[in-house]
Amino acid sequence: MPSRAEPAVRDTAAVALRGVSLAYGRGARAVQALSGIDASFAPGAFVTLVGPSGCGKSTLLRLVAGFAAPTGGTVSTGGSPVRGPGPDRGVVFQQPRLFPWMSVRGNVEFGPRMAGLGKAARRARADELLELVGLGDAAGRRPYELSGGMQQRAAIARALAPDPSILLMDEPFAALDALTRERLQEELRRIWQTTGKTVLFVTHSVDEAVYLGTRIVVLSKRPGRIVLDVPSELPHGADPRTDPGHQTLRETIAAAVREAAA
Ligand SMILES: Nc1ncnc2c1ncn2[C@@H]1O[C@H](COP(=O)(O)OP(=O)(O)OP(=O)(O)O)[C@@H](O)[C@H]1O
Repeated sequence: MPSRAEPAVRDTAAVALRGVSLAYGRGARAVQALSGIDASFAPGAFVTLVGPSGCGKSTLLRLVAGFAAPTGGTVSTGGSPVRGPGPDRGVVFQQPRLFPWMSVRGNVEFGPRMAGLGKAARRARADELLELVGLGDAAGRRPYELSGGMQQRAAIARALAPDPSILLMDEPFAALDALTRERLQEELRRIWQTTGKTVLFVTHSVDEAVYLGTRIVVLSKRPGRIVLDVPSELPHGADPRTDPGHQTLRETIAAAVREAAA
């Protein structure tokens, strides 16, 4: 008999977390990493996750990536429950993790190749992305011939290659020197504006969280809970590094992180 129930209303959030908790291990030795996380992020948002060390930022990202399953609650992307990694989500780690035996272009082509994209199409895609991340001239080089910042650009291009709608970034600039880091932050903002991806970005740095985020989420110390979740609206054309509203926001976030760590 056909169901008379109303069709389920599709969750239009890019990422939705409903009552999410995660414990590593079981019994007396279980480590409760996250507890009662509720949030949903709109398509195109740039969400920065900040909080004290060990509060579960990476764990949260791993749940959205599908590398781990929550022990409570649900995680969904684009209205569908996350059941594992998928091409709708690209991941960038702190270390670039490029294949050393492949050229930069080969690394970027890898995902599309696995997805069965033809040679000409995947090459065109790789070259377009390498241009986007400013590595147009380095396509034929091996990862070990690149600086750390260039390697991380290549990792971003590789993550974008399957055209995911969501980009998950786990402290991608933490291992870089200050100048390279600043440059890549600017580049990432430009890439985000150009591509319209939803970005979830984990960082230890309040400055980075405020500079990049259109929404800033602060987690408490373990078990991680959301203690602050604020939008960050920048007046058109303003520079977040000098905008007075952002200075105030930076102080608010820094205070929340200090309190969360106490
Ligand atoms: N595989 C694991 N087994 C047991 N405990 C784990 C495991 N992975 C992480 N943890 C613990 O879960 C908690 C959250 O870890 P997670 O790496 O998500 O935190 P984080 O906020 O990203 O930390 P950091 O800022 O230091 O990178 C920590 O207490 C950590 O020790």
